[in-house]
Amino acid sequence: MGLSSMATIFRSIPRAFRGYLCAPVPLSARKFSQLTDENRTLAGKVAVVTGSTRGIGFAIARRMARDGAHVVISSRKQENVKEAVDILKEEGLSVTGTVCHVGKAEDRQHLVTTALKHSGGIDFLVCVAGVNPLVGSTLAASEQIWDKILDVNVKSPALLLSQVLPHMENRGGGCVVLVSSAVAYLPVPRLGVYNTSKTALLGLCKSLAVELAPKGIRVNCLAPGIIKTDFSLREETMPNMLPELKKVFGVQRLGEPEECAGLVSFLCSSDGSYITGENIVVGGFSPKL
Ligand SMILES: NC(=O)C1=CN([C@@H]2O[C@H](COP(=O)(O)OP(=O)(O)OC[C@H]3O[C@@H](n4cnc5c(N)ncnc54)[C@H](OP(=O)(O)O)[C@@H]3O)[C@@H](O)[C@H]2O)C=CC1
Ligand SMILES: CC1=C(/C=C/C(C)=C/C=C/C(C)=C/C=O)C(C)(C)CCC1
Repeated sequence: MGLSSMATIFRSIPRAFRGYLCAPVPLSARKFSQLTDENRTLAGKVAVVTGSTRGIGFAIARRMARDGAHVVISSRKQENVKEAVDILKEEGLSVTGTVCHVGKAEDRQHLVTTALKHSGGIDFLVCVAGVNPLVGSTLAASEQIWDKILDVNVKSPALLLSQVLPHMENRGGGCVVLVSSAVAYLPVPRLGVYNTSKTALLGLCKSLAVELAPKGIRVNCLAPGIIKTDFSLREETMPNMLPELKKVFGVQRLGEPEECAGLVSFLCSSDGSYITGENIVVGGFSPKL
């Protein structure tokens, strides 16, 4: 079933029951809460989310909007931006969208300008966009591969944040969430360049947290385990590792994108107001002390 027809069905369900009915499994086996935050803990806030037209980014954008934020959706392809924005608007959520390839400086600037034009400020930045164009030997990786992975996964969150920073300062503070991976802690063979980029993000989170604490800006990092998305289900860029995870850690299933979203909303809310510099795994197992 297409996303648009799912949205049509969703709209036909009374608002009060939507949270229960949109879970794809019986209530007794529900894996995550899809309930809208009744207190709308992010009300009046503006969130910019990169890589948010599908997968983990889309789930985060939807959750933050349900929790009351105005959310600026973005990704590389205009048709994906339009589809995601249409779906969320049909759900009655406050969203706008624009194209932003996070590796391109002019796109990043355009994203910031769009957010300011539509919303007047930026409170939260969630950097989800990430790539893995290589499964293979780390030492056989070309310089082009290294540049692409490091540009998109590591440099772009820092560069985008530098463009957003003055606007967060104008608001008197803010919250940033980076998206790393469990592979940052547990290197997966043949994903060496990607593993390295995700480990770098843990350090980026720590450094930015201390650098920005005096400005009232908190920086935390989500490190997902294997989450069911196009990215993880594409065998040529992400081999199937569930059998290994099952054997070693007892992991019974892959995660759902929505299982990453509540944490991000929590970190950005006032409930997370004393949490910064944390790298948090959402993976059905814990690869770190
Ligand atoms: N799924 C998993 O198991 C795990 C994922 N992660 C991380 O989570 C993040 C999201 O992954 P996931 O949701 O699975 O991926 P998906 O492939 O499902 O979605 C990726 C999203 O990012 C956008 N995107 C891709 N490249 C860029 C770019 N250069 N600039 C801006 N947007 C981009 C895509 O849209 P478009 O094509 O229009 O650009 C799409 O909206 C990544 O950083 C990934 O490393 C971490 C651990 C596990
Ligand atoms: C258990 C186990 C492994 C762990 C696999 C993991 C932890 C995969 C995670 C992948 C993710 C999160 C990808 C997306 O970013 C290895 C290293 C294959 C070796 C054999 C045993």
